[in-house]
Amino acid sequence: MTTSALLRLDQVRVSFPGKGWRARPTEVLRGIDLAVDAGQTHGLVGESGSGKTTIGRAVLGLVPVAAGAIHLDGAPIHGLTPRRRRALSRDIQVIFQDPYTSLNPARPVGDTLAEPLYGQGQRPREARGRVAGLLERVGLPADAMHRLPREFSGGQRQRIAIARALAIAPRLIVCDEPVSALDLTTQRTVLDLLQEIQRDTGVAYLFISHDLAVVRHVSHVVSVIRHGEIVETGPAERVTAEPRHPYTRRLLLSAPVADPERQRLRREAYEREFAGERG
Ligand SMILES: Nc1ncnc2c1ncn2[C@@H]1O[C@H](COP(=O)(O)OP(=O)(O)OP(=O)(O)O)[C@@H](O)[C@H]1O
Repeated sequence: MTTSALLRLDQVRVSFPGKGWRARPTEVLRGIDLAVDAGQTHGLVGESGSGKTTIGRAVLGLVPVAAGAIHLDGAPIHGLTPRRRRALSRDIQVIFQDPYTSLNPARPVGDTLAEPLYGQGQRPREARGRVAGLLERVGLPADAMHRLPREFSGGQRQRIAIARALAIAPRLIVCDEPVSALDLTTQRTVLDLLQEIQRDTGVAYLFISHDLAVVRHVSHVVSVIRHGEIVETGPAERVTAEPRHPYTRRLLLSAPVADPERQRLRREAYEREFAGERG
């Protein structure tokens, strides 16, 4: 772990209240250390329920951190006031798993993409030009801005979600299972697009997935999480070719499948909260 990391988590702990009046809180993250370097992809892999999404939500300021610290470029980003958190959302964006529900179905794509630009004080003409440029960047025609999300395929919608995340040039994007809902060929093209964008813009990704094959494809560094603890971190090639921890070896053999119901609940929670933050 380098000291100059763009994003850094040190001994981060997160607990959720237990169910029932006598239940004890459950510790979901149990001392997470993790660093994402500028312009790099840090893949986070683990089975369903291991705590991957909770790490993403902690980075986005959506869950309270009970202990430890999260820094972006050396500045603490946990426990911020809502105003400072909104300022932070310019630097950190998120791409969700499900392209079918992460876009507002009633709004033309151009309006969705322009919203964060208006938030930055851009004028309509300027914002329209930027939206056309974003659409071109993700491989969609400029007239896509006039159409509704339902007129696009899953892969195209994920491109729109990527364009939205890029709109205000963030430094870090939390990608939470961004290709899990797509077929294999479309997965590949969307992953290639994310990598191209990284090469062009220097954006960093915290890339969350249950699928080690996907994580290996895009990541520079991989961390393996189990029961709220990182069991192994290292260069993607080393971790996947010569896993040191027995759990990583098991993950490589078992290729776990994400639970669709949990994925849906997680996505809804994210959208609710992050939309609130952005609004
Ligand atoms: N708001 C919450 N309240 C209570 N428990 C929660 C909450 N959010 C998550 N959990 C619990 O925290 C644990 C980790 O959940 P998390 O969603 O981070 O796992 P994950 O690795 O992303 O799994 P998946 O890939 O299935 O989404 C789970 O046991 C989950 O039930």
